[in-house]
Amino acid sequence: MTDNVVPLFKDPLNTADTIPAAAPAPTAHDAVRPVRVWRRTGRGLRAAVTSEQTRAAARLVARHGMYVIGGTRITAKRTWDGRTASRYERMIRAAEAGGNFEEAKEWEDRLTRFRAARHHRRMDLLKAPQDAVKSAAYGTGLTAGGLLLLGIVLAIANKDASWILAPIAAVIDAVGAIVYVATVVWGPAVTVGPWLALLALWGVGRQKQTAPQWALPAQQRDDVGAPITPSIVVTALRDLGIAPLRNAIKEMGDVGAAMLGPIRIAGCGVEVDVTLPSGVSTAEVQGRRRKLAENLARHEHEVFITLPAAARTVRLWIADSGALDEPIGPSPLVTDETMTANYRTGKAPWGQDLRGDAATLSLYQRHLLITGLSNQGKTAALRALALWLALDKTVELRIADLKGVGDWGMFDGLATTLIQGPTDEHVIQATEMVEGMVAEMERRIQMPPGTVFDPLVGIVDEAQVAFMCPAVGDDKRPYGGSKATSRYFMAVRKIHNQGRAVDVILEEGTQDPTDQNLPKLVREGAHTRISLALGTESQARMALGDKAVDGGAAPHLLRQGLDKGTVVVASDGIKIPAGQASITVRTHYIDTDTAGVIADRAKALRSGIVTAHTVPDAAEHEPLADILTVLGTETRVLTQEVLKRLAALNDKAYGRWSFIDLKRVLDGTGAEPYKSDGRMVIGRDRLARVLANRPDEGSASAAE
Ligand SMILES: Nc1ncnc2c1ncn2[C@@H]1O[C@H](COP(=O)(O)OP(=O)(O)OP(=O)(O)O)[C@@H](O)[C@H]1O
Repeated sequence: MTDNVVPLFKDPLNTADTIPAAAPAPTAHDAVRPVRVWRRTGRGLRAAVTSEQTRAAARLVARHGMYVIGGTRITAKRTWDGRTASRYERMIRAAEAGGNFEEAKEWEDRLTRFRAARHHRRMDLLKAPQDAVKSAAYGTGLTAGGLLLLGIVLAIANKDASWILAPIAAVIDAVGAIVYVATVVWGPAVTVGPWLALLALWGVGRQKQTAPQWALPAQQRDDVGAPITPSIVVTALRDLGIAPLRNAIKEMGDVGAAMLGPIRIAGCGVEVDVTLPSGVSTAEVQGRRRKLAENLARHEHEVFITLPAAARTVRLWIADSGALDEPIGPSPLVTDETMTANYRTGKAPWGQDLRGDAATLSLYQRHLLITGLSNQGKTAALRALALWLALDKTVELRIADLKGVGDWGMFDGLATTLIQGPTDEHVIQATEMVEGMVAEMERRIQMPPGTVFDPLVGIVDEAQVAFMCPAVGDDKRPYGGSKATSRYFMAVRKIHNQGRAVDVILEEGTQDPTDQNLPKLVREGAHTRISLALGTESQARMALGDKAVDGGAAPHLLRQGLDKGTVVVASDGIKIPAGQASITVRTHYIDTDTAGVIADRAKALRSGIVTAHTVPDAAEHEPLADILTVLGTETRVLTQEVLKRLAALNDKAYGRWSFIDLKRVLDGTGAEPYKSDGRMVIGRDRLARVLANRPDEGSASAAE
């Protein structure tokens, strides 16, 4: 068979030759199947319809179309409102829906007056045709007569009778000219007029932004951070999902904004009071904070809902978008190097409230509790207050930091006691420190009424470690827990109950509160309650109390990790807007190094402070050595001051000492108290000599 002959039948004899050894793999070309025309057309159409240009064009057409439609609607409504009583009726409905019956009555009076005036106008209109005919007849007669008279005067003046009709002819010519001009202008006016009217309607619609959001250009469509206007607030409230509120706002129509007070600039946001219609509770609005924030194109943390004094009113504070994430400036404690403090009359500069005003906190005779999740800035916030207190040299600080990573290290040489560490041993020392404060408190309480005491402020950071401590003392009393035998708990309770009046104050910082690590009685014993970001509302209630949370305090809505240093405060020591139960403060951050600089300034204001790093055992002490220690570097120190410093050094041993005890241990040593400038003092050099020459006899008890 030649090459150009195609066999129609398989050659049965030569099958092996015709069957290829292996079938060739199908090529890519073989796999491509032709695409049907209708499918290709469909794809093309879809691409064209969904392309960004097409969508932009559709939006453009819809937008400008809606401006015209909206403008027409608004103009028609205005005209209708101007001619009918509908405006008055709408205002009455709005006032009634808002529960403002006084205002409703006022509008009703206005409506009655409007109807009476309209009735008069209509009655006048009935007589109008006769009046018009009469007026026209009089007018024509008078005008013709006048013109004729003018013509006669002109004829006499010109001595020419043809002047008599000249004025009338001139008027007829003028009317002719006007008619001529009108016929010329009419054609183009009829053509252009409707377009001008359309332009005017479009202008009204554009001004009032009647196009829907989706039809706006991309940059205007992104309404995140858009300025807050009454209509945005009213729409946000309407769409909250509270049926009575939605219905009332619908009833009110355009005048829903009557519910709002003026929108005021308040710090990095705006503030507006909303008087809710009857049937809507403030709690319902508070419970929908997230939805309200979303409706206002804000994040939840950027909207705060509080309850001012006025009934049925919520106060909304709405941050400028992103403004809360901007840092606030440095603390005045850092910038003002000359700053000193006054525990009694002063207020610690602490941060800024949301309105951007300085937030200052009085610590005078108020026990304080600050809680928050871990790493939210609790220690920094508490330490900032302690640093301010340290700038009042009359304040004695005793500090136990039960974390002990050096956050409070700068108080070495400033606080009279500084315990740093997380172990049971540290808890035992912290407990003894607080018990020492109790002893001092009881001593003060027994002093004659009216005695003025220097403030004694105890600070326990990470106090939850103390409450959770499993250690039990020799007397079988546990250090931790919240039983009547729990030592830390009972000491704290005693100070909470009686310390305030004698200026023995306790400030505690705790983490992630629970009923176990922060017992109820301890929470409620604090006058100033502060919370950083927390996990749940029930924790917020533990931290700040039910009253504050019911009044809108929401530390559980602060963002963990993002709102570091932002605190919600319930206290009468800080200025809280009338009617509110709490205030949100963004605290200034003072880092550990800067805190060291401020602490150095505080140390320079004081002298001779010796910090005890453990609470000494009353049984083991050496009075002469201790006196030398508390004299510090000063040449001589008043005996009264020595007694005070001794009590601070070892309250158990020296807390009840008087001048007699001091004299007793120094008598016969050669370092007895002596008079200097008329006051009893103890000289450092004399005592140092006594101790240097004394044979080493170990420690002695005060009782010896
Ligand atoms: N006011 C503030 N502003 C901004 N950032 C802050 C502020 N306060 C604290 N921070 C940041 O938070 C971090 C943790 O602060 P801090 O140690 O005070 O938290 P804490 O709540 O005490 O932590 P922990 O519970 O673990 O002891 C700081 O290192 C700092 O970066």
